[in-house]
Amino acid sequence: MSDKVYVFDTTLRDGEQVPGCQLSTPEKIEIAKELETLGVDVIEAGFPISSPMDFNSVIEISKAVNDPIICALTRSVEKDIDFAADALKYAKRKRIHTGIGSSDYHIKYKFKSDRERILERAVAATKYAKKYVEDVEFYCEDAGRTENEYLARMVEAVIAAGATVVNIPDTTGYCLPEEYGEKIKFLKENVKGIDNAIISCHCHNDLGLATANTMAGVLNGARQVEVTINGIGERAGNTSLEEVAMIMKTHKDVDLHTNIKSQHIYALSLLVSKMMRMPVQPNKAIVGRNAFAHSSGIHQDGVIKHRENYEILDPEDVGIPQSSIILTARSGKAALKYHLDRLGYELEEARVEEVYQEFLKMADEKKDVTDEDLIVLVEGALPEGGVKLKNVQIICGESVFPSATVELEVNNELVHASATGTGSIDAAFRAVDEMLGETFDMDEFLVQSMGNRNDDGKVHLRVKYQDQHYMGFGVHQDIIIASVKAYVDAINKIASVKNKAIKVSA
Ligand SMILES: CC(=O)SCCNC(=O)CCNC(=O)[C@H](O)C(C)(C)COP(=O)(O)OP(=O)(O)OC[C@H]1O[C@@H](n2cnc3c(N)ncnc32)[C@H](O)[C@@H]1OP(=O)(O)O
Ligand SMILES: CC(C)C(=O)C(=O)O
Ligand SMILES: [Mg+2]
Repeated sequence: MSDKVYVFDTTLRDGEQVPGCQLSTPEKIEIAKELETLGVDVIEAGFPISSPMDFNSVIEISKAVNDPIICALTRSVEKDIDFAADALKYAKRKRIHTGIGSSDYHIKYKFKSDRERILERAVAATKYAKKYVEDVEFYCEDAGRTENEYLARMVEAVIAAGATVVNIPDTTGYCLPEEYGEKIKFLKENVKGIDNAIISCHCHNDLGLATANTMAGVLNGARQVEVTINGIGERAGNTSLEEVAMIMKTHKDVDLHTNIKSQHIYALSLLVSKMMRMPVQPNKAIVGRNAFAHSSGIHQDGVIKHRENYEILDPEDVGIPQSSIILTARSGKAALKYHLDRLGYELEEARVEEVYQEFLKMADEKKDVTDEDLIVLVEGALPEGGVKLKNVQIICGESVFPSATVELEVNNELVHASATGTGSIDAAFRAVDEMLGETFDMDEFLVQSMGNRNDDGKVHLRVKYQDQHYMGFGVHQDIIIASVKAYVDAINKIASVKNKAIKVSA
């Protein structure tokens, strides 16, 4: 039987320390419930003394969640611990997470103190928290830069004072994996009573090593990982939950497991990204837009023949319906045929070759080739139902109603409509909706500038239609036009995939 590694999720505490990502109490409750469904063992719900809203969030999460332990963070300060205990009063299972800086940087420059006095404060805080709850986790902040002998003394002292979990944070993301792993091993081998507590890894990603360090920690005896969804957190972020969970699931050889029900990962990643208004980078492991997208011919051919040629994970295992084959100028005929087949075209080899040559010219110019483009390549024109964007005119400013006039070509007929909205993009989308007589729900919208102010802007968005998602992509120097292009692109995909004739509204 493999060893269980406890998953301590701190999306709602360390994750929420990201500027601009603060959540309301109802939003936190929604995420907490999804974390429970995902199977995390501990939810760090907040830092109750920090603000009345955070205090209230911990109370409400405690009421809303049943299985996971609810944890509240404090400094080694009695008042913080009083607040935490009060906020946790409704939790079915509760933990106070207290601690203090242990590195000489923190001791000297933050606390203007010395090692012995800090050790006394650590023990006193642990004992004080123990008066309220049985389960006390102690963090040795900046343990990554703390000398191992002193760290071991602190860990031993807080375990003797009753700590049930000892957290060894690499607060500044400084350690190398080998160094962090050695640190955990050192504690395992040198701390009296270490087996009375669980060692926890809390690693930051300043050098991109958070996941590697966390894994080095568990491989050397730690049995709790402190993680966030999408790896969000202070500065460069924390270790991401999805990465460590999938590493342990994929590498059976490490003989470790978590209780994470991985099929829920993607939905929660989207929820957190949306609520925190924090887009996930496209190449993010496990949950990024491109994590299961193949865009070059050799890879595409390999994946079409046998998915495992280029994928070590099954996308369904993390809740992503399937891998995708993206048509670009680096695609080969296997990828082109795959999409032609999906769209229902059965072409002779010679015709495929012709379409392929035309496709390459288009892909060199357009970067991404859509279903709509393929239909034009094969048929010579858009069939009934296709929409082309012809023109966009915007009025915006401080004291005007944002309004847009959009001209479309629908079934070879030019039509236009005007609308107002909460902003120029919303106004333009409403104008499109008005012409087509339908509103398309959008649940993702990402604008990227390519570099400097003169460059093209790229827009990726996602529209939900009859329980399916359709991606739209647009590129233009003006981001409003890029957005409308992306919207129209998604609508055309719905038309081609659903065989839905798009008509001008009467
Ligand atoms: C690594 C981490 O992520 S730690 C968690 C980070 N999260 C947060 O800081 C969010 C919540 N924090 C807050 O709301 C506020 O900082 C509070 C309520 C905790 C404190 O607010 P203030 O009393 O105004 O203090 P302020 O934030 O200016 O400074 C922090 C104080 O805490 C002290 N402190 C910092 N960490 C600890 C600790 N673990 N134990 C004891 N004291 C600590 C600092 O030395 C400083 O006190 P000093 O001015 O006497 O030296
Ligand atoms: C409060 C502690 C656990 C922390 O977030 C850190 O040290 O990074
Ligand atoms: Mg942290």
